[in-house]
Amino acid sequence: MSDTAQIIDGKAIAKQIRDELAVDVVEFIQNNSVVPCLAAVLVGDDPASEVYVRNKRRACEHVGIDSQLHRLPADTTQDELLDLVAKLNKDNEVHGILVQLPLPAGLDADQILLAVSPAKDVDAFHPTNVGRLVQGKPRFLPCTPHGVMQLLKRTGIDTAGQHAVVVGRSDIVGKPLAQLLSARGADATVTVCHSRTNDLPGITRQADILIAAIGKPEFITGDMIKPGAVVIDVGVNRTDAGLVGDVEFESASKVASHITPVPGGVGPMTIAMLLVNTLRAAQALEQ
Ligand SMILES: Nc1nc(=O)c2c([nH]1)NC[C@@H]1CN(c3ccc(C(=O)N[C@@H](CCC(=O)O)C(=O)O)cc3)C=[N+]21
Repeated sequence: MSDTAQIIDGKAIAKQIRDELAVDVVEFIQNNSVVPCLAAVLVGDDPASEVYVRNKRRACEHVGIDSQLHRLPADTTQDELLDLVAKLNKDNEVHGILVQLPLPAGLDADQILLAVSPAKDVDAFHPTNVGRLVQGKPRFLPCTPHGVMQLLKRTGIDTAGQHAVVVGRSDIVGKPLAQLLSARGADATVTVCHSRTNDLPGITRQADILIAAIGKPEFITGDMIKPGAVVIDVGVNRTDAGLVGDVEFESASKVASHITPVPGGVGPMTIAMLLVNTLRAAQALEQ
């Protein structure tokens, strides 16, 4: 066993996916005389959201997908936001709709996500799309969990029969990732841990594949990892020291066989999978 993990290059794998997608986008445009289009809705002026939305627009450009940015002020009312979503649902030029989260306090995100047409819901946050995923008949795969599965697949890591431990139970990452890992075809055995789990290190040390999606900077340390495990860090924490993950990279990379860095790991994959979903939405809507 080596004492330095192989670093999984999410940036490179995301580029590979975007390059493949660009070819499919050209073919789609030729066949349909329509350019796939993603509409992003940004309410307020959260600086982190500004960065993500800018990255998403640039990524769209790179693969030949049109993007629209709809900016609304922080004091936008629920009805104003619902009106915009209704307009985008009806707009035949728009194939994908993304309402950037978190929304400013006072807005009811659940009601907004419910209003997005499931056929245009490229985040796969609508309850219909969540239900379809759980039933094994997904229309869109949620971007971050799908990005994690692609990282594993394209690094040659077979999940079948492996013990995957997911730390974190969010609607956006932990819950759907547990579904994807245990689905037929992926065939992992999944344990979901959270803030109330007893003896968390005792469980994380049983993981062949450890997914950190807790939202606490550098929470997972090397002593919580089984030697040779694959470690996927979904954390995005802005600290005084810069952007850090949920894994303490230095100690973890001495124990793991493979590890994703932050930045340059899961983040770029999330955006690549959003583009994949936008083409998929366009294909389904234009057929
Ligand atoms: N409706 C909605 N859908 C989302 O998918 C969504 C969202 N709201 N709200 C916020 C989270 C977070 N998220 C990230 C996307 C890209 C990077 C990313 O590209 N990260 C770069 C670094 C970027 C930087 O330097 O800040 C990296 O890890 O290398 C990170 C985080 C999408 N989210």
